[in-house]
Amino acid sequence: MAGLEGQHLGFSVADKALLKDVSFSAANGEFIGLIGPNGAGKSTLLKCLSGLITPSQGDVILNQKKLAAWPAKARAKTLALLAQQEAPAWSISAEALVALGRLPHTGSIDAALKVDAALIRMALQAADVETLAERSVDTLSGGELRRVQCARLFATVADIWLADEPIAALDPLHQLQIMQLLKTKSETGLVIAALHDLSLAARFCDRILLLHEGRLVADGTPEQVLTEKNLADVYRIKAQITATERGLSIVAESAL
Ligand SMILES: Nc1ncnc2c1ncn2[C@@H]1O[C@H](COP(=O)(O)OP(=O)(O)OP(=O)(O)O)[C@@H](O)[C@H]1O
Repeated sequence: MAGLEGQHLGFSVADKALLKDVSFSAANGEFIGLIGPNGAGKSTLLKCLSGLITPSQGDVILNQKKLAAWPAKARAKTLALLAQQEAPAWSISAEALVALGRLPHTGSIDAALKVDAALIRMALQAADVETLAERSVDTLSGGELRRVQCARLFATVADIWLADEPIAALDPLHQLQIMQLLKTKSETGLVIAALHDLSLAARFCDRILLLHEGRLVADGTPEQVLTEKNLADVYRIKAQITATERGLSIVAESAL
């Protein structure tokens, strides 16, 4: 059973602490929304959890073993990160970018395109970018590129997906589609996604982690975490929170 744990995680740059004593544990079957205002530390936490950066304090535990002790390839097969900013470094096709998600398994894009063609096609379909497969990624719109990057994440088929603002650039239809896909993934795996849309987080996620100034200040169900008080204290907004049959609807009414 896949599981990911943060034990007293801290991360500092120079003298500035970006993460402070963050602890939680998560397992297969959970779709966790990681929320908090700009600069709260969401991306920093996801980078620590994925091994992209090494925490200054504490440990990340992946499947009962310290993340640092995992061989890189085995780790990449188990856990995949969709980073917040993934500007394509060179002109490759959308299909080749998705094939990058198979690198831990195949070792090269060309091999992935041959061996994993069906899987790559499925990932492109899931993100509704199949018609863009041949396009060079540097010609795509912001939302199209993000969906291709989501397809790369899907193609990894890793047990654990960490996604940093997967839907921020997407139109409402594709936001719903990608959130549903992440939800479906979490039925057998673990998904942690940094999100700014609080209503979609409330509707799709089972659990919410609220970060504020580098600290984990709330961890619970959407109803437990997305309260008027928490939104006032952390986001400095007066929010109208309405219970609907599809979960909480949250509207930022005014600044406090
Ligand atoms: N290398 C760095 N040097 C100095 N400060 C940094 C560095 N990296 C991140 N920070 C700061 O750390 C804080 C947390 O950044 P982080 O990207 O984790 O926030 P976030 O919650 O993901 O924000 P957003 O919602 O805006 O994406 C921010 O104030 C950011 O400016």
